[in-house]
Amino acid sequence: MQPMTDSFFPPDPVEDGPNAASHDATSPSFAGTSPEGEQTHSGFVAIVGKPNVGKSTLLNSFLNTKVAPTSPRPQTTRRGVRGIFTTDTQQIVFVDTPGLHKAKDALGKYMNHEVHSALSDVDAILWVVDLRHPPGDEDRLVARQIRDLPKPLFMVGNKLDVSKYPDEAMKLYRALLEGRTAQTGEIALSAQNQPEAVAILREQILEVLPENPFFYPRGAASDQTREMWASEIIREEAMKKLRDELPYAVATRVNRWTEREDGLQRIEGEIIVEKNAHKGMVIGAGGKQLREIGQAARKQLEIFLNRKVFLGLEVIVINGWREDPEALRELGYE
Ligand SMILES: Nc1nc2c(ncn2[C@@H]2O[C@H](COP(=O)(O)OP(=O)(O)OP(=O)(O)O)[C@@H](O)[C@H]2O)c(=O)[nH]1
Repeated sequence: MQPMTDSFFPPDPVEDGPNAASHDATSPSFAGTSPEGEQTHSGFVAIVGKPNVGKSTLLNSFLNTKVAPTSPRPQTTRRGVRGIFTTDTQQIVFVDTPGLHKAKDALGKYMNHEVHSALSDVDAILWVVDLRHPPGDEDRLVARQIRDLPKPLFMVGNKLDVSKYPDEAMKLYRALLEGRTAQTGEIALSAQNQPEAVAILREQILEVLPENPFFYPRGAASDQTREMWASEIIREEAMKKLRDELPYAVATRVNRWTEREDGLQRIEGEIIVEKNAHKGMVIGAGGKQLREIGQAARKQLEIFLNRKVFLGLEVIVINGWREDPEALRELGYE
C-alpha cells in the first residue's frame, strides 16, 4: 500500500460548494465533463455485509492505501467512511459501512443506521460475504435488506485464499438473493491478497456508474479529516491489543495536530473508556499497554503520512459513553 499524497485529505468542506459533496444530483459539484470535454460518470457504492467479512480491507485494496481501519475483531468499522477512486472521466465514492448486526446499545443502533442510510442513497451495492463459512443469520439479515433494491449489486465472495469450499459457499450465498430481478454480478477473491482481482471488480463497478459530475476533487481519497483518520488508526491498534469487551468500549479522538518546521507531525489523541475501572486496564502495568498501542499506531501513521510522527496519548473516562446520545455525538457518531 502507498503513502498518502498531500491531497489525500479533502479541503475543508465548503457549504454548497464542490466539497460539500452531498449526494444530491442538483448540488453544483463539479462540471460534468473532463478537462478534454468528455462526459463524466460517477456514483456512490455501498460496501455492506456482516461484521468481519473484509469490507474495510476491500475498500483499502480498491484505493491501494489505508482509508479505513481493519482488525481481526468484528465491528471495527463504526462510521460510514467514504473512499474515493477517480480516473480521467469516472469517480467511484465507496461507502464502507459497519457490519450489520443485532444492536445491543445506542452505539450499535447508530452503526446499523449508518448501513441503512448508506443503502438508501447509493447507485450500486457491494455485498461482501466470507467464503470460509456458509451463510448465517447476520448474512440473511443483510440479504433481506438488499435483495429487492433496484440498483446494480455485486456479490463479493471474500477470503478465497483461506476458503476450503468456495464454490459451495458461493452457491449458498447466491440462493439468498433468489427472486432478485435487478442487475447482479458476482466475484470470488481475496481482498487482502489479490490486488489484480480487486482491480477487475473495480473495472466492473466503473461500468455501471451513471452520468454525473464528480462529487469530490480529483486526488481526494477520503472524506475524513486527517484528525478523524488518525483517530481511527489509533482505535484500530487499541482494538487489536485490548481483550474481552474492552475493544468495544473504547473510542478515540485526536485533539491537536501541529507540524514542526522540520516536518515532524505532533499528534495528540485520547482513548476514551466508559468506566474508571477500564482506565487502568487500557494503560496496563507500568503504562506498558498504552505504550504498545501508541507505538503501533505511530508506526502506521508514519508509514501512511511518510513523515516522522510524535504521538501523545491520554486515557480519559466518559461515563457510559456508548449509551449517551450527547457523548456519541461529541465523538462523531451521529
Ligand atoms: N485471509 C484473509 N483475511 C482477510 C481477507 N480480507 C480481510 N481479511 C481479514 O479479516 C479481518 C476483518 O477484516 P475487516 O476488513 O476489518 O472486516 P470488516 O468487514 O470491515 O469488519 P467490520 O468492521 O466488523 O465490519 C481482518 O483481520 C482482515 O485482515 C482476505 O481476503 N483473506
